[in-house]
Amino acid sequence: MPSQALIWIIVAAVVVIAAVVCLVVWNSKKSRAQKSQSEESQSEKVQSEKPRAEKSQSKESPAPQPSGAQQIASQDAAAAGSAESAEPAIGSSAETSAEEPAKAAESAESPESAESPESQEPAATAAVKPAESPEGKESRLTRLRSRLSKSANPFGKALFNILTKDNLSEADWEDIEDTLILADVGAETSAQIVDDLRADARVHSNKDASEVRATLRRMLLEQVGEDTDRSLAAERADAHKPSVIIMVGVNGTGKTTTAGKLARLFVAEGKSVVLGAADTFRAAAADQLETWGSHVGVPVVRADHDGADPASVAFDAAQKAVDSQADVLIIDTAGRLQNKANLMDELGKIRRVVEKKLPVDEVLLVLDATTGQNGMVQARVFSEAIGVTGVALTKLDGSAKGGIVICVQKELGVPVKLVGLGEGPDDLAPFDPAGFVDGILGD
Ligand SMILES: Nc1nc2c(ncn2[C@@H]2O[C@H](COP(=O)(O)OP(=O)(O)OP(=O)(O)O)[C@@H](O)[C@H]2O)c(=O)[nH]1
Repeated sequence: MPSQALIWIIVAAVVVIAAVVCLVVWNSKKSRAQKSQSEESQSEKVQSEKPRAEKSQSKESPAPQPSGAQQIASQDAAAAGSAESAEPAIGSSAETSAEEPAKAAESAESPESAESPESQEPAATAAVKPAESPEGKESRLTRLRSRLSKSANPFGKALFNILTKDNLSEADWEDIEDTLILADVGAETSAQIVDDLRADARVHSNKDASEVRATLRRMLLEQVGEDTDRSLAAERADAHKPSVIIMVGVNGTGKTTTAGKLARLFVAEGKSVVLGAADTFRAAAADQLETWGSHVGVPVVRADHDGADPASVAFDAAQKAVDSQADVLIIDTAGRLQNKANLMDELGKIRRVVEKKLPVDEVLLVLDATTGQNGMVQARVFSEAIGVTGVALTKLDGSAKGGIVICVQKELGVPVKLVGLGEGPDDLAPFDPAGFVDGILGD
């Protein structure tokens, strides 16, 4: 059976060859697998070492602090930071730069933390401007007195020049009267002053300039009213708290400006003030008042829409003054009313509504000195509509008609309490008769 044996030998050889091939293939696969494993672990090692190198580089030279979108982008870096956190820090600045992205990522993730009061605090503090400290009363008076003497109010000086002539003719006396009328002293009062001067022996017999000046000064002081009580109700010892002042007058006379300046005057005296913007006719008036208030830390109550009821704003302002226990409430009003009946209605309503909360101590009529006798007509209308307790005479700096002080007091029977002598925030002063007369007589 040699052929059968041959077959068995061939089968055995094939089996052996197949086994050898299998062994070789398995061995090569195994070695390839081991190789790729080792390559993988090698690349992993390289990969893990790379950020570490980068990190350590960043610690040595701190990166600029991330902000906004950069902070959000830094979340990834922060998330990968847990393994690195175990690494020793290199200096405190490195610590900061390593920690900040994480903090930034935290704040970027959480809207609450982004808007937390703590994060807002520095901005809020930066926004609060220190309140201005307005000029005190004495310093204002000195400054305003000198301004008055330099201003265009020379009628006292003109009178003095005529009176010191050697022989006064009839024409001279007429000049004196004209000078007084042109200065808005008023016809009746001018005639009376001329009569008094003519009757004064010192003007005729004695031509000593200083004596003539003294006589003229005394006479003008008498007309202005040296001893008149010009204090504001809010300044009196028995003043209500809050003491209410309503500002009235024709538009453009300076009501809003004077309300703002007056608030400063009270703040300078250490008083707390609330301003009420009841001029709802002109929206910008409330903005204007708010600007005045913001400079000295005085709250302003205003309407939430244009054309609101002025009386309702006045009521809210009175409520605010009561709630905040303010010393003074100043209410600004509009002056644009077609007729006296409307004016009476509006001002009367403001007054009535405020009086539900507080007594009204003062109604200040704001008069523009440059309008002269025209202003007087309007003054009478306001006086009849609401009843005024005093006058704030504005723009005396631009007027050659200082005589209006004498005229307005005689016509309305109330004193000039305040004078405005410029557009500057502290260019408002209590009216001082001696300073005024010295100012108009010049040096
Ligand atoms: N030169 C000078 N200007 C003044 C004085 N007081 C006010 N003014 C100016 O007069 C202008 C009118 O002032 P406002 O306070 O707006 O007048 P208002 O009476 O409130 O006007 P309405 O709100 O329209 O009724 C502004 O330009 C002020 O700066 C002053 O004493 N001297």
